[in-house]
Amino acid sequence: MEHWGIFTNNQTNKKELVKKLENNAFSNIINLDGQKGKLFSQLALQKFMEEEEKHGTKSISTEFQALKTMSSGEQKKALLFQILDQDPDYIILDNPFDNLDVTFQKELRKLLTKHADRTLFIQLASRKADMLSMIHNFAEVRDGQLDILKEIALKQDKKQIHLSGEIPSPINQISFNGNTLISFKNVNVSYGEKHILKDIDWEVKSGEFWQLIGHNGTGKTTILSMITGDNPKAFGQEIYLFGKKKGSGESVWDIKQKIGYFSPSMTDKFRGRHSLENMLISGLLDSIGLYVKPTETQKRIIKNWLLLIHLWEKRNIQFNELSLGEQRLVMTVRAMVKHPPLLILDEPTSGMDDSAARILVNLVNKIAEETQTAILFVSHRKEPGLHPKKILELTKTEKGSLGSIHTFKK
Ligand SMILES: Nc1ncnc2c1ncn2[C@@H]1O[C@H](COP(=O)(O)OP(=O)(O)OP(=O)(O)O)[C@@H](O)[C@H]1O
Repeated sequence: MEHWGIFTNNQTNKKELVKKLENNAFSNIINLDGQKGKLFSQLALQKFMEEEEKHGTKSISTEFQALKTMSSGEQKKALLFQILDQDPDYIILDNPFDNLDVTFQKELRKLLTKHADRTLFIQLASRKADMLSMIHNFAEVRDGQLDILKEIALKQDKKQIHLSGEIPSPINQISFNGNTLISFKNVNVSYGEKHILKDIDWEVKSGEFWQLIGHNGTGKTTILSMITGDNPKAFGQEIYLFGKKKGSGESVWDIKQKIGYFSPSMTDKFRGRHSLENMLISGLLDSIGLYVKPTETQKRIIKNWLLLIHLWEKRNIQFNELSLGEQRLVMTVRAMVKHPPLLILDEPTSGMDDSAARILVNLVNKIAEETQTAILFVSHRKEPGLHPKKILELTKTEKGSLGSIHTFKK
């Protein structure tokens, strides 16, 4: 089989690329005429979830669990097994390793190798290190066309990108009682007979830099939702946020204004026509659009942030015209502009190419070094160059995931 690897970057329009491949628009390079194909991607999962919701069907959901309640890794596994079961002629693998833990990444490589002599793979990859070993033909997307690559360097490019200057100071410091932002005491979560979290004891203090890791389905998102949202599982448990017991009458607003939060799915909220500068200014005002005239101080702060991330020149460009990497960088800055006591970044680098991920990691390290904001970075990848000082690792057991804490000395 002549498998193909296609390098995409953050400017690539994936939907269009997939459509063109399926319509055999690149038949001079990859001929898929008359072949039955399947798409293994986040886009495909989204479609299945919408269909299941609309028509009450169960194309991927099992009798035990609905697709939408599965963790992101579990959803990808379920889609993979459904696709392999149908034995298609070809599979388009769109960043197949995103959202998968290290163990399942290995399993996925093995599974695909087993199918490699009867199924054609077209892998779309934004990270060079991800390319499957059975792929020996490579192309990249340029101006909507495929260009064959004669040679590729499969090693990661280690070039450093420097951010210019210091993290801009906040207008006001957001205060709260004490020095402990999050405190979990003996927290347990179960869905019926299924145990998710077991006796979690955990404290996050001002200025600490944490990474939350754990295999797929160990409960990372569950923990986040107990901090940021109204997960009913949080009530009645010993969870303290910013010095107050969760469920003791604190307002959602009170908690939200102390947390800066970014997860890639949020980028969809900003479909409107906002300039980059206004989008960041609106972050200072807790609104999506900009409805009041900004002050000179607000403008100056945002200018400094934009200079720091090298996007000042693009300040008047619409947010949705930026590359995916630039959008993520801007959303991270937006979550941070007010210097909230706690900054939560939920898989911020998923789907990003190497160089864009590196800038984001540099920015996060810099925030950790120069500010009093505590950071909680959730990611499957050991992100090269990220320097958390503490890790909370969730490990699955029959009785639910246990948490262990690792501390790094400077
Ligand atoms: N409503 C529900 N009913 C049954 N199980 C649920 C429900 N909601 C979540 N779960 C289960 O809880 C477990 C933890 O899910 P969670 O999303 O917190 O994991 P995660 O560590 O974030 O995983 P991933 O790395 O795959 O994103 C999963 O096994 C998931 O299937």
